Amino acid sequence: MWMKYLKPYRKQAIIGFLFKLIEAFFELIVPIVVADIIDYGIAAKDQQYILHKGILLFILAISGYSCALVCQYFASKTSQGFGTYLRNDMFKAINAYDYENIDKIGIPSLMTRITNDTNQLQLAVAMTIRLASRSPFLIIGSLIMAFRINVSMSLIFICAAPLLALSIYLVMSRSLPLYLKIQKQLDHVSLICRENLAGIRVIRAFSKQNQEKERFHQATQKQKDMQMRVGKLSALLNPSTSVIVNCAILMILYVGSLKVNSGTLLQGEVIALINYMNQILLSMFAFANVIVIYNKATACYKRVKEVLSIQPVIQDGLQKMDHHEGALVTFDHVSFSYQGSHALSDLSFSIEKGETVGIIGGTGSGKSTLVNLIPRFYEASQGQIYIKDRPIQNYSLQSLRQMIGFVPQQALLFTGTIKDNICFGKEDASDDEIIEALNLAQASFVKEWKDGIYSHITQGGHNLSGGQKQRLTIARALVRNPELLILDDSASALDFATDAALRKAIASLPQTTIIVSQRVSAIMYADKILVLSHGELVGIGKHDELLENCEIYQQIVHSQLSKEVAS
Ligand SMILES: Nc1ncnc2c1ncn2[C@@H]1O[C@H](COP(=O)(O)OP(=O)(O)OP(=O)(O)O)[C@@H](O)[C@H]1O
Repeated sequence: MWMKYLKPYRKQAIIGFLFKLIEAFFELIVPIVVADIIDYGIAAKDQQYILHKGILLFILAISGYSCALVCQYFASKTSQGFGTYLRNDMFKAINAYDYENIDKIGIPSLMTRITNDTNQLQLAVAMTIRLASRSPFLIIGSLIMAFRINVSMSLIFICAAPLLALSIYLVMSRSLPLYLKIQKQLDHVSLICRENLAGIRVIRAFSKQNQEKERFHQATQKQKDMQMRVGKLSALLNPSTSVIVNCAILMILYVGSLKVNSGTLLQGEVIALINYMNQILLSMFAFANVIVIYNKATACYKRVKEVLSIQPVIQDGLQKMDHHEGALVTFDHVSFSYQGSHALSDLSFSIEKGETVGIIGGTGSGKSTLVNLIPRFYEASQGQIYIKDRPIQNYSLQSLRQMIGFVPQQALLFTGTIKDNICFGKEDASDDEIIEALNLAQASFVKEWKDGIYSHITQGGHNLSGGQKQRLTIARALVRNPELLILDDSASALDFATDAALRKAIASLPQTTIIVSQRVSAIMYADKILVLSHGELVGIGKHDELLENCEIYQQIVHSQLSKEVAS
């Protein structure tokens, strides 16, 4: 998977990688030049030699710095490009999800995956270019340089390097699992944060601020404790590696001084060996850092991969919607379950073109589930749905959804103007068409506003009342003049007078309409009423017929309407 997203940036990645190696190469030369200054320049008091070597050091520093900058530039280009490509692909994949896929992972988790997890992978790519090759190169290079300076002195390196690696490994192997736990805990903290911000009104309405503060405090406290544990473990790293490095330096000084006295080693070479020892230590630290980043990235990689690998259950058809007389929607022994949890059983009915159909039933009886099957938000588990006498799967999703004006239960609007939101239903809707849809949806309140249809809607439509939001979502569906209008309990926040006016306006339209409602008054004049109870169709017919022969309908009616209205 990685390679697909890195492929367009292969050149940049290789350039960054090579420049980092060149920089590391310059770094390896520096101790040798310093050694030469001490052994030949200072020893012989040759100022010219010192100046030349000084200039060489300066050039090495500038070149190293330039190489680091070039590497940084290309590493950023690669990692940012990789991240953008990956995020776009994830966004595309999520957009193709059906409702079942979204239910499976959950929206908060999808958000963390597309933001935090991709950032972590982006960081891993940048670090691979910047550090993954540099550190081993410097460690091996320093060992070779020590070997070149003096074979017997390099034995000190050969003993010290594995000890250093071992102490880093011991600390890392204990702290790495904690890093992963911290990552998970961070997810939990952001989940609480998100829930609190989204539900701030509910929390205040129920005076739950103190409980929520406590919940947040507990989550952050747990995270702090884990961070402290990792901190304590990491704190062990410095003393242990310092002891090893300083012992090695002492050995270099002791054995080196003996060799200097016997004339087999120069003073500058001793300094170079000490520098190489320090370089090994720093490179090992950097490498350990890369391993931490890799481990975090591995966890994120799995989560990102899952998002990309999920295949929508609902497959697109090819057929376009055409003109057809007769039944518009037919349910033939349709059943549906949410991941094993049964919601609808064996529904059979049909809706003729131009009919107004009401769906009523208690809470959780399956009304929304039923209407969600028509635009194929979910796929029926058993049975077959026909649209215009053809299996629903034959139609392209675009064509199927284009013929439906769907008003969901939850009135959701987007940031932008009222016009932007209404045009969601029909991209090229003119101002007149928008105003007509608003009038039909009883949303003429917009006309009284200073900016009319250009009035701004804040995020989530928070500057509107529940009823206003509902009417705008109805207008959004009406503007496309759909063949089938589905209103899923979408007038629940309207007062009775507005609700009645809305029903009257919708009844005057020629299209087929499905009205889901808990209110009998909203559906009693429908051509056909479907009564649901526990996912079963327990009654079908007109208001009067159902009053005669459907016990559940009778109960609903008697619990809501006065005797005069019901009879
Ligand atoms: N996304 C989902 N995942 C799992 N179960 C679900 C999901 N949506 C609904 N259900 C379950 O399916 C059943 C039918 O729910 P549905 O929303 O269709 O009922 P409803 O009649 O529209 O209810 P209401 O009038 O309260 O909106 C309920 O038991 C509900 O818990």
